[in-house]
Parts: sequence; structure tokens; C-alpha cells
Amino acid sequence: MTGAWTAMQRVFEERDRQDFDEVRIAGLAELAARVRELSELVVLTRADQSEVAVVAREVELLTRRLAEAGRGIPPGAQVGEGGIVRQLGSPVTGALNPLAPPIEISVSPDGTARSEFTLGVLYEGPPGFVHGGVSAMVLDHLSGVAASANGTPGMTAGLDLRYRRPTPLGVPLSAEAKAVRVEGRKTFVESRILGPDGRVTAEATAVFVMPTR
Ligand SMILES: CCCCCCCCCCCCCCCC(=O)SCCNC(=O)CCNC(=O)[C@H](O)C(C)(C)COP(=O)(O)OP(=O)(O)OC[C@H]1O[C@@H](n2cnc3c(N)ncnc32)[C@H](O)[C@@H]1OP(=O)(O)O
Repeated sequence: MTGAWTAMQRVFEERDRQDFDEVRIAGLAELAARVRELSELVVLTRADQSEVAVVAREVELLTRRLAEAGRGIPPGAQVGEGGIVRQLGSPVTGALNPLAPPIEISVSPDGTARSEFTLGVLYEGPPGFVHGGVSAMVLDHLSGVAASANGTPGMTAGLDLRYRRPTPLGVPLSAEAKAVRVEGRKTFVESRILGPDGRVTAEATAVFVMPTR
């Protein structure tokens, strides 16, 4: 049996052979952005039942148009500057994934991964606040980027979260993560989300383990 690393390498190589130039990426990112807007309005619309039925039929026809062109495989991932992985289909950062907020991440010279973002109603948990699983997803991903930027990438083996106070929806949030310790194949990363008032709403310690090949 091959390990997770070998399996991932095979997927990376297959996806790398796809032709995703920047013009195509921009076009698909635009489509994803429109679908995101549509998704939010599905949750928020006050349209009456007959109008909802008409729109549902139109969306079905649009989906069929894309399906007629055939199904490919998800876009690949590239490692960019500072070890940041550009993963276009990521559910967190992927510009081509309508489920992604998407958040943008930068890494400062000291290895801290940072992001500023707003999470709308699609990510609601308790009324008016962000779902705890979504906060976990953001911190997991940001921590993964910090581990990667540290030159010690890995799979999340553990994510220990503390929800300090509710994370508000629809307002600017920020988050940061930094690798604090490396022990062999393990990288420990600390991360946190801050509300608009600068107070921590959620914080985590994650351990990333580089799988054996
Ligand atoms: C290579 C990857 C490429 C990534 C490209 C970069 C992309 C960067 C940008 C994207 C960022 C995405 C960020 C999201 C990342 C996910 O979402 S990953 C998906 C979720 N995670 C998974 O599916 C992982 C599933 N688990 C596994 O595959 C395996 O259990 C693991 C994690 C690879 C470990 O397997 P293993 O090497 O057989 O584990 P094992 O030998 O038992 O343990 C190794 C060491 O880790 C320790 N350990 C294991 N678990 C824990 C824990 N929870 N706490 C503390 N220590 C632990 C063990 O005690 C052991 O320590 P030592 O005895 O060596 O001191």
C-alpha cells in the first residue's frame, strides 16, 4: 500500500498537466463570484414561490450548459512565493470554489500567515455569528499555510480549538498563524481569529505531521 504522500504527489502531477492559464482562471473566478452571490441570495431572498421556481429552473438550465462541455478534474495547486500554496479549488482560499469565502493569505518575513476577511450569512452558526466549524476551517488552513511557509508542511494531525467569544458575521475579521516549534516530522502552529475590536474570538494550537512516503 502506498502512503498519503505518494497518493498526493500522484494527484498533484495529474492536475499539473491541465491547461489553466491566467485568462481561464480569471473567467472561472468571475463565475465562482457570481455563484457565491447567488448562493447568498438563496438564503436571503424574499421572492415569492413562483419566482423562486422560475429561478430554480433557470439555474438548472445554466448547470446543464456547463455539464454539456464535459467534466474535468479539479484545478491543481502551485507553491508560490514564501511557500504559499495557491490552491484554486480550496474551500477556504480557492478563487474558483464558490463555497470558499474566499480568504486571501499573506506571509510576513517572520513567517506569520495573516488574513483579513468577512464571513457572510452562508457561514452562520448561532444567529448572527460564525459557525464554529467554519472558524476551525479557517484556522486549520491558515495554520497549514504557516507550517508550509516555515518549510515544514504536513497534514493536520490535531487541532485544539478554544472559542473565547462569538465571532461576528458580516464584519471585518482578521486571523494570524505562526509555526512555533518543530519536532522531527511534527510542526506546532498557534493561530487566532480577531474581531473588529481586536479581541480574540477563537484560537487554536495545531500539529502538522509530514506523512511518511
Ligand atoms: C505533506 C502535506 C502537503 C500539504 C501541502 C501544503 C499545503 C499547505 C496549504 C494548505 C493548507 C491546508 C491546511 C489543511 C490541511 C488539511 O486539511 S489535512 C486533512 C486533515 N488531516 C488528515 O486527513 C490527516 C489524516 N491523518 C494522517 O494522514 C496520519 O495520521 C498523519 C497525520 C499523516 C500521521 O501519520 P503517521 O506519520 O503514521 O503518524 P504517527 O507515526 O502515528 O505519528 C507521527 C508523530 O506525530 C505525533 N502525532 C500524531 N498525531 C498527533 C496529534 N494529534 N497531536 C500531537 N502529536 C501527534 C505522534 O505522536 C508521532 O510523534 P513521534 O512519536 O514521532 O514523536
